[in-house]
Amino acid sequence: MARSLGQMFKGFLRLGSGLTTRTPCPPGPGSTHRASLLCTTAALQSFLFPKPRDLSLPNSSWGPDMMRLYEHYNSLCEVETEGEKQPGPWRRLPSYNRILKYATGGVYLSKIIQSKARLFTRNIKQQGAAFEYVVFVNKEEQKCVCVFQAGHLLEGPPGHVHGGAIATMIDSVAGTHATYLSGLVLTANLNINYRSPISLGSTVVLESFLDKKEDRKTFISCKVTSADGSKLHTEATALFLSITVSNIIGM
Ligand SMILES: CCCCCCCC/C=C\CCCCCCCC(=O)SCCNC(=O)CCNC(=O)[C@H](O)C(C)(C)COP(=O)(O)OP(=O)(O)OC[C@H]1O[C@@H](n2cnc3c(N)ncnc32)[C@H](O)[C@@H]1OP(=O)(O)O
Repeated sequence: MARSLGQMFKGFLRLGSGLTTRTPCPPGPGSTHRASLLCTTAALQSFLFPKPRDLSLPNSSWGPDMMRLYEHYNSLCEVETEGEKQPGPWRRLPSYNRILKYATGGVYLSKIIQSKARLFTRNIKQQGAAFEYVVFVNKEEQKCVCVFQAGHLLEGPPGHVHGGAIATMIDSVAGTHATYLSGLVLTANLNINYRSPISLGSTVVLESFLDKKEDRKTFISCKVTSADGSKLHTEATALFLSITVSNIIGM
C-alpha cells in the first residue's frame, strides 16, 4: 500500500512539473535545426500529454453576474504601479477535472477506476449544466472567494439548488482554502445553516475565512450570499485536519 501511495503522490508532483516544462516553438523562418527539433519535441510532448483545460476560465454559459464578478476579482490579481504591472492581492486558482492526472496507482482503487476518477465538481462536460465556478485567494487577508453559477442539473426543491450541491461547494471552497493554508487536509467536520434558497441558474458568492489554526486543525468559516451581496443564503463552519501519507497508511 505504501508503494501505491508513493506512486500516487509522484503522479501528483508530475502533474505540477509537467505544466512548466513545455518548450515554446521559436517564431518565423530561419529556425535552426536544434530549434525545430525542440519544437517537434514540444509538439509531441503536448500531443502525448495534453495540457489539462483550466475549467475556472469564462465560457459561453457564464451569465452577466458571473462575468462581472470574475472580471472584478481578476482585475485585482494584477495592479499597475508606476506603469509596471505587479501581482495584486488576489490570485485566481486554476481548476482541472482531475487532481492526479498521471496517477499510476491508488490506495484502495484499481488502476482502471483511478484512471477514470474525476473531481466531483468538474465531472459534467456540458458547460453551464452543473457547477460553474472560479476561486480566488487573498493570502494577506487569509480569505478565499468563489463565484459560483448553479446549473440546471443541481436542482433540489423545484427551481432551486439542492442543499447537497451547496454543501459540496462550501466543502470544496473551504477545503481548497484549508489546503492553500495548511497543505494536505481532510474535512473532519462541516456544519451548515441554510438561511434562504438559491435559485437555479443564479450566481452566488462564497466567502471563506480562516478562523484559527491549532496544530493539525484548520478552522474555516464560510458564507454564501447573492451576487450583489444583499441576501444571505448559507452559513457554515468547517474543521480540516492536516494529514500526511503516513496518516493515511495508518488508517
Ligand atoms: C481534501 C484534500 C484535497 C486536496 C486538494 C488539492 C488542491 C485543491 C484542488 C481541488 C479542490 C478540491 C477540494 C475538495 C475538498 C473536499 C474535502 C473532502 O470532501 S474530504 C472527504 C470527507 N472527509 C473524510 O472522509 C475524512 C474522514 N475522517 C478521517 O479520515 C479522520 O477522522 C481524520 C483524518 C479527519 C481525523 O483522524 P485522525 O486519526 O488523523 O485524527 P484524530 O486523532 O481523530 O483527531 C485529531 C484531533 O482532531 C479532533 N477531531 C477529529 N475529528 C473531529 C470532528 N469531527 N470534530 C471536532 N474535532 C475533531 C480530535 O478530537 C483530535 O483533537 P485533539 O488533538 O485531541 O485536540
